[in-house]
Amino acid sequence: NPKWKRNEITYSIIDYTQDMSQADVDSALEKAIQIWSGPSLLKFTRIYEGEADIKISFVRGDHGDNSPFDGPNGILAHAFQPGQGIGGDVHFDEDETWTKDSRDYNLFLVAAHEFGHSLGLSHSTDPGALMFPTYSFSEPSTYVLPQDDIDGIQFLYG
Ligand SMILES: CC(C)C[C@H](C(=O)NO)C(=O)N[C@@H](CC(=O)O)C(=O)NCc1ccccc1
Ligand SMILES: [Ca+2]
Ligand SMILES: [Zn+2]
Ligand SMILES: [Zn+2]
Repeated sequence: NPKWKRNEITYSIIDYTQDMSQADVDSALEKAIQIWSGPSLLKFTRIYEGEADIKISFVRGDHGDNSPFDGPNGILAHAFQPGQGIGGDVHFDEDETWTKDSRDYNLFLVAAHEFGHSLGLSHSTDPGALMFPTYSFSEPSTYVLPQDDIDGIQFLYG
């Protein structure tokens, strides 16, 4: 799997969903990315201008990267593996309802999964892993990164 060549990674939020307040989106995304810095040497910094490594946006349908979204449900988001340009970027399907609670779909949880891809992780076969292919709700306030994901990120950046 490709990985970032440095441990300082930048991210920027290009646009927002209407489903949540900007403050709630900011904190869900910040919490989701910081969960990966705990067990690794990675440092994440949000930047407000210039070219970030991980550019985050909310888009729907065909949005110009040959991976069109599919309306409500189904595909919720996708992320590109580490690299230049679109590498590392995260796109959320704007046709979903994004929430900060247990209603489908919790932005923090989906973002945490997507950032795993942005850092170079693939899907896991461990049903308890964050990188398992399908979404399931866990309470964000008490969420801790599962061991399988800790192993994965430490293998890449430990
Ligand atoms: C083939 C890819 C593009 C499917 C896509 C995904 O894995 N993105 O990272 C996705 O949206 N998967 C759905 C599940 C599906 O389409 O079958 C999902 O729930 N992804 C978000 C997720 C997965 C596990 C934990 C938390 C969030
Ligand atoms: Ca969708
Ligand atoms: Zn896309
Ligand atoms: Zn995924």
